[in-house]
Formats: sequence, structure tokens, C-alpha cells
Amino acid sequence: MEIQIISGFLGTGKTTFLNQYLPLLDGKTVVIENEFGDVGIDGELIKGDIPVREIYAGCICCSLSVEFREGICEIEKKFHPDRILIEPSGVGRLSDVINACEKARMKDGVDVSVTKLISIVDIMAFEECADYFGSFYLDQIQHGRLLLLSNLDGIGKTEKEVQIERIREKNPDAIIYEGDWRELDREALLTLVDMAENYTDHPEVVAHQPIPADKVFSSLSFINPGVKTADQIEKTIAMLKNEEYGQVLRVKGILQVDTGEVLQIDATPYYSRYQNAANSNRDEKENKLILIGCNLEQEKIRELFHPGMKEEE
Ligand SMILES: Nc1nc2c(ncn2[C@@H]2O[C@H](COP(=O)(O)OP(=O)(O)OP(=O)(O)O)[C@@H](O)[C@H]2O)c(=O)[nH]1
Repeated sequence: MEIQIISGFLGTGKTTFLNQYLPLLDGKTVVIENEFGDVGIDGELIKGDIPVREIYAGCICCSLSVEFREGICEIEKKFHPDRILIEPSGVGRLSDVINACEKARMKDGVDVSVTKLISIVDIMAFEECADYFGSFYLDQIQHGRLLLLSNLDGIGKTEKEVQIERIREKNPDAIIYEGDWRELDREALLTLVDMAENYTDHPEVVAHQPIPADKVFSSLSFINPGVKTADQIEKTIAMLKNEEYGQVLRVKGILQVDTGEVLQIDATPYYSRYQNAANSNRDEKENKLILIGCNLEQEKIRELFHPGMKEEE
């Protein structure tokens, strides 16, 4: 059973990539979605009827590594898939996810090998995140075999070249696809992904002082928050840019607003996107919203959304 890992920092486009890539694959695939926050959203955003195992409230590379390895064993027993595609949390270290897969092979005796390491890099966020989060952020870039770029539509040609050169300096061996992978047809995308194949299944075990993600990042999750209209939601999320709420790095959610429309909400410091999510596998009883960031002012954020809301924590 092969394992392919699709990594990338918060909101770079991992789930978007999976939805484009999954329908192209033959054989049986199971997806593992790891969400740092307390509620799972990505599982609802995966299109089609592919089995998805959600592991949330931490990172599979550190606090949830045992659950992750158990998950791999159970998937193997239950589904006998050809492959597992893993979307680690945006704040997970790719090297640690690789090591956890290796442990599943060596210690748990599961016949798995990591074959593809894909990292998605938001070109608009790269420089700032690399400066601010350093090795924590760069780990995903340095261990990717294929680097895909997102948010190219938000950057000019010259700046794009400068950023690609800087990304290349961090991982000169990786293949960097410089175009918009969302526009690739089936053959082109499969050919590109196959180029990430020549990866041995015995990765170098990286010696580092582990900094668990939950020491750096925190999250806040809401089930059925009090904000009800699209306009209220947009305004509230815009306010989170204000430093008084801490450093909000990611907001995502699926909510049905007062008009009946189901909205998928995606925001990072670099973009805010609101799109119709009528085709998602949403749990119809629950509106979900997650915030991830550093030094989050939890009380202030709760008040901002609505004093009457029920908070999941
Ligand atoms: N304009 C633009 N939008 C993109 C691109 N890639 C992804 N998106 C959008 O960006 C938002 C976030 O994408 P996701 O695929 O959910 O990102 P993610 O990495 O899975 O997010 P997390 O799991 O929260 O870390 C969605 O609204 C996507 O439609 C891109 O290259 N350009």
C-alpha cells in the first residue's frame, strides 16, 4: 500500500488539490484528513464517495501520532486500499509525518511505503511565513519532492520569479511547477505528480528539537456560531485582521446563512474567499467554523462572533 502526502501551510490549497487529483486515480484510495482544530471540516469538502478518515484536534506528526498509526492499521484492515492520501494539518511538519509513516511500517508491521511527497506553497505568503516561522514552516518545503504553487493569480511576473528563486534555494532538488496546477488536464497533472515518485521509502530521520505545533499555534472552533448572514460573517472575519484578536492565520468554515445558501469560508492573512458549497458533503445539522493562529485572544474572538453562540472546546 503506497502513501502519498499532500502537505502545505494553512490554506495553501491542499484540499483543492485533492479534489482535482482524487478522481484521476485508479484503484482504491482512502484519504486521511488531519485538522489541527477541534472540528473536522476538510472531510466534508472532499468530493465524491471516497472513504475519508478525519483525525482532528492536533497534528498527526506530534500529539496525534499514535492515533495516526492506529488509523493506518485500521484502514489497511478495513479497506485494503491501493493507496492512502494524507493531508496533514497545515501546521504539521512533513518530516515528522514521514517518520510516523515509517514507524507504521517498521514498528506496526503495516506494508506501507511513502511514494510521493507533494507540498503546496502559497507564493504570496512564502517570504513572510519563512521569516516568521522559520524551520517550522520550511520543513514542508524542504521535504517536498514536488512543489506546487498557489495564489499565482495574486502576484506579478517579476515578483513571482523572485519568490520562486527563493523557494528553490530552500530545496534545490525539488521539482517546482511554476504554472497554475488547477488548470492542468488529467494527463498533465498525472505526469507531473509521477515526477514526485522517485522517493526512497527510507527517509533520513531528521534530528531536531521537536516543537509541538500546539506550543506555537492554537485554535478556536465554533459549532453553529451566532453570526447568521453572509454580510455579518464577512465583516466579522475582516475584523480578525486587527491585532487585538491575536495573529489569526486561518479561518475556515461551512455555514448555511439566513438565505439558505451554504457558504464555504476561507481566509488567511493573504486572502478572504466566500464560495457556494451546496455540493459539499456537509453535515446539515451543523454550521462549523475554525480559527487557527498564534496568541489568539479567545475571549475577544468569542465575543466578536456572538455572545450567544455555542463554542466547541
Ligand atoms: N485564487 C486561488 N484560490 C485558490 C488557489 N488554491 C486554492 N484556492 C482556494 O483557496 C481556499 C483554500 O484552499 P484549501 O484547498 O481549502 O486549502 P488547504 O490547504 O486545504 O487549507 P487548510 O486545510 O485549512 O490548511 C479555497 O477557497 C480554494 O478554492 C489558487 O491557486 N488560487
